[in-house]
Amino acid sequence: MSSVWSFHFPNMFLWRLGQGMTAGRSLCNSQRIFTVFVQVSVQRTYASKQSEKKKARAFVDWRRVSVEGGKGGNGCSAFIREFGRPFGGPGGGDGGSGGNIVIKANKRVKSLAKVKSIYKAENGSPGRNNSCHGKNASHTVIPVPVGTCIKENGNVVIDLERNGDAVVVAHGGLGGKGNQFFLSNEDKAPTLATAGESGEKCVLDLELRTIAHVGLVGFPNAGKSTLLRAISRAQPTVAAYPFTTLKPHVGIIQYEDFEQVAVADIPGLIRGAHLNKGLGHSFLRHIERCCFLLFVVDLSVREPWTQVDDLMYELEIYQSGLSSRPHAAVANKMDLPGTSEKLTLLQEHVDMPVIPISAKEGRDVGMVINHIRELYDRDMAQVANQKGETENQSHKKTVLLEW
Ligand SMILES: Nc1nc2c(ncn2[C@@H]2O[C@H](COP(=O)(O)OP(=O)(O)OP(=O)(O)O)[C@@H](O)[C@H]2O)c(=O)[nH]1
Ligand SMILES: [Mg+2]
Repeated sequence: MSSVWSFHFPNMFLWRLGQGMTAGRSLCNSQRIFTVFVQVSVQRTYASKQSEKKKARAFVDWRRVSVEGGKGGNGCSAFIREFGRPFGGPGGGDGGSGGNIVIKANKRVKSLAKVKSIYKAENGSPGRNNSCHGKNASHTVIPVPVGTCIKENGNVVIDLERNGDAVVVAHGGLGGKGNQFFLSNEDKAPTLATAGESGEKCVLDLELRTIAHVGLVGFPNAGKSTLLRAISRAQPTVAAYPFTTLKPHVGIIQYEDFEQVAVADIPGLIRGAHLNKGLGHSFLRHIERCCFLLFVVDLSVREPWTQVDDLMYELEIYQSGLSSRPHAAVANKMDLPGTSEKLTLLQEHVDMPVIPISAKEGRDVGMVINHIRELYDRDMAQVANQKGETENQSHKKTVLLEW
């Protein structure tokens, strides 16, 4: 606030000065534009300097929502009474349909913070006399981030994996029928009109799982955020205390052939994370979507290989098979003294490729980038193979059917 006041003062001052000047008006306007520009930039700087804690508070990755489709409008019971048509027959229109509730993935939405806990779609309008049908209600769209998984009673309903993916989670009720609908040879003057149906109702759990090819997994302070900063343009906060990162950050590695690989910096895990120790296991959810994992190990601790064992254990407890995704270890902080011996011991203890680097100095981070590309290409080739196989199989099936 103080910054805003300090920029107002010269503005006022110049305005007074401009009163007595011939060119006062134009000076004043340009000064005002300048002030607005400065205020905006001050606010922007303030926003970018927000603490990780505040950013994390605004980041919500789980929400329970109650959704209800709109009720259909009631049908109308009325008779046409016009000049020259005193008994014009039934003329009650149908009610309009209630609105649906739609959940849609939008790449501009970054968290579930703005998702409300209750949604009720609009009701359809009732039918009217003179055969007027009620208006259908418009649908209610809930924008969610790409990567949102929708669950009902613990079962996955749908995964919104791409921008624009949408699903109707609660249909609106149909409108009721007006009495003109019931006109028949047997009944020329029906008075019956039906009420609109109620909309569907359900309670859903929305879970956001970060979509990235690579997940940086490691103990707090291992240097995951420093590594992400070194290999991409992402700017997660780095500090010398544990649990600096409180929400996942995604950075993109740009390769020379324009291929892009997304890397996620996951908040630090510790032994017992599955028992809700540290930041708990809620962030393990974000690892589920990663195709391969990089275990970032701090070589400055006494027995760094225990970190790898603990991380593998936590992943396996959370979801069996998670620890057997393609992985490698990144031995960080190689610039510190006494780390070369620990690196040899680490290589002996673990059964995976180990890449020694110093993320802080940017030493050998290129090796990490290359290794990520290798894993990525291997994964792509595998996916292409699987696709080819399924296409072959479907071709075989069609051939069999023709035969
Ligand atoms: N000497 C040295 N220090 C490093 C290196 N990489 C990271 N650090 C330091 O280690 C500390 C923690 O780094 P971060 O990148 O915040 O660690 P993190 O794994 O993201 O930690 P959390 O967010 O708490 O999980 C910071 O003080 C870094 O400067 C390195 O290669 N060498
Ligand atoms: Mg961090």
